[in-house]
Amino acid sequence: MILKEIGMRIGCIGFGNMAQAIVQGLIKQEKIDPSMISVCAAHYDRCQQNAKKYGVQAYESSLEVIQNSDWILLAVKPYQISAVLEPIKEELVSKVVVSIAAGVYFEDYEKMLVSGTHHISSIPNTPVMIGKGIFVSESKNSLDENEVKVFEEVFGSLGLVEWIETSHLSIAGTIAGCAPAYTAMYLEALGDAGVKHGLTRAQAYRLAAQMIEGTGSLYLAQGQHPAQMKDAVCSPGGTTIKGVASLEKNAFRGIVIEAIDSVETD
Ligand SMILES: NC(=O)C1=CN([C@@H]2O[C@H](COP(=O)(O)OP(=O)(O)OC[C@H]3O[C@@H](n4cnc5c(N)ncnc54)[C@H](O)[C@@H]3O)[C@@H](O)[C@H]2O)C=CC1
Ligand SMILES: O=C(O)[C@@H]1CCC=N1
Repeated sequence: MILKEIGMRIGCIGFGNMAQAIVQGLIKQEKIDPSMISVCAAHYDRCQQNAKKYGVQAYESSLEVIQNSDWILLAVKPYQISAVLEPIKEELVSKVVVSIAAGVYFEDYEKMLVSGTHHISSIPNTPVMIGKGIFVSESKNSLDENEVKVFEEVFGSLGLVEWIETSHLSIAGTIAGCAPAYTAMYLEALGDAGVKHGLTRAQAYRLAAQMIEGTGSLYLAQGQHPAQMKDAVCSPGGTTIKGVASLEKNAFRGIVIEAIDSVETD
């Protein structure tokens, strides 16, 4: 389904890191023509500059974005949602609202939007920009059957659409949405280690990044238990097990779990 063919226009209220990642992904996957995307942000000048990069249309107000769109991507910070919606909620009744704000879910929108508005909460991650992302999507939503199909097809072109019960959205969103930052730190650390031992930085990052992608892909392809994947790399008396022992000594898995806990108990 190409949005151009069904005449679907997308509007972004907020055009920061995440909205740009999604727009970039949709254009790259040739799901939509840039001319069918409208955007607005807090600072019109900056928004215009960013819009130019993708060939999309920048507007000064969210009202203009809504008037020129069928589906609205709500992409401001979670604490701004309520103030942003209040003056425009009547205009959203005939649209489909897709929220990507972490921590703002179905019941919150039922209070903020006009009753009957079609809306869904979904937490994406930055790899959506290259079609390898995730949309952690709330099972409870008010889209009709056809809109759910469109949602899955359009956003599924940017990666995995994973349907999640409301009570587990937070932890799912943390693993999918926050952990790219932790994985980037791991990538950086492997890069530093490579440089320390004589690799160029570019080479070290390339090796580490391909290794991370390959390991994730191998899991998805085979579904082997991660411990088995680890064991398959550790030959008796070999080199890998020495690093495993060092990571265990420094509580590698414990600090990862603690990092996730610190987000979840915020
Ligand atoms: N960055 C990420 O990896 C992820 C972000 N999210 C969610 O995406 C949303 C946006 O996050 P980012 O793009 O990272 O933030 P950001 O700070 O890069 O972008 C926020 C955008 O909102 C705009 N904005 C602020 N006030 C506005 C207003 N009154 N009207 C219109 N636009 C306004 C800003 O100008 C900016 O373009 C957040 O709710 C966040 O929870 C969700 C998952 C991952
Ligand atoms: O931390 C943040 O602001 C966003 C929410 C989910 C991922 N990043």
